[in-house]
Amino acid sequence: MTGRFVHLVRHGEAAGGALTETGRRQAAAVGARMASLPIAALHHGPLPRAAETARIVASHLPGVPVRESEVCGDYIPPVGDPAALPRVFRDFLAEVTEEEYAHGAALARAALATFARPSETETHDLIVTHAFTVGWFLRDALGAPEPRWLGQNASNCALTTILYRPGRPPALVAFNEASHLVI
Ligand SMILES: O=C(O)[C@@H](CO)OP(=O)(O)O
Repeated sequence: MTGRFVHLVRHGEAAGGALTETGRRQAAAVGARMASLPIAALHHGPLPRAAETARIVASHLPGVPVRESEVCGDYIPPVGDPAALPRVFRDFLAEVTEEEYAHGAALARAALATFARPSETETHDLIVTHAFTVGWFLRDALGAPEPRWLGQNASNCALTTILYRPGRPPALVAFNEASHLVI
């Protein structure tokens, strides 16, 4: 099928910033799953839990370029008016500063500008990232209001795939798909 497939993977289970043994196994499992696809490049966020997951995934993808990118990192995507959010999210975001909102919104929009683009040919981009970023791509693909990334919690090393084709809205191929983690 033609189009750009964007495969989003939340990093493996982590504790104290680094992957746990389970997290490393999860990363290996999703790496093995992606090995059958013609991945153009593996992009990952700069934090150690994403970078370590990406290193393990990359070991299953010989020849695939690996690129660290801030837009694939962990940040607060746009929430609209924070005061209008449900109480549970207002409380969760209570400590977020104006600067953090602005920085996160810029990165979130840059992430979509970079990856959420149709392709005339079959292309596969793999992004190792964080829960909020997966939720942000999901809410964009569904045309949901900006704050709807909140609460869409992908599991560690589960796979979310979105297909971008010319002249069509994005198609959600998979969300939080984890069959590769069942061992
Ligand atoms: O801190 C969190 O809850 C999420 C936010 O994206 O990050 P992570 O996927 O790193 O757990």
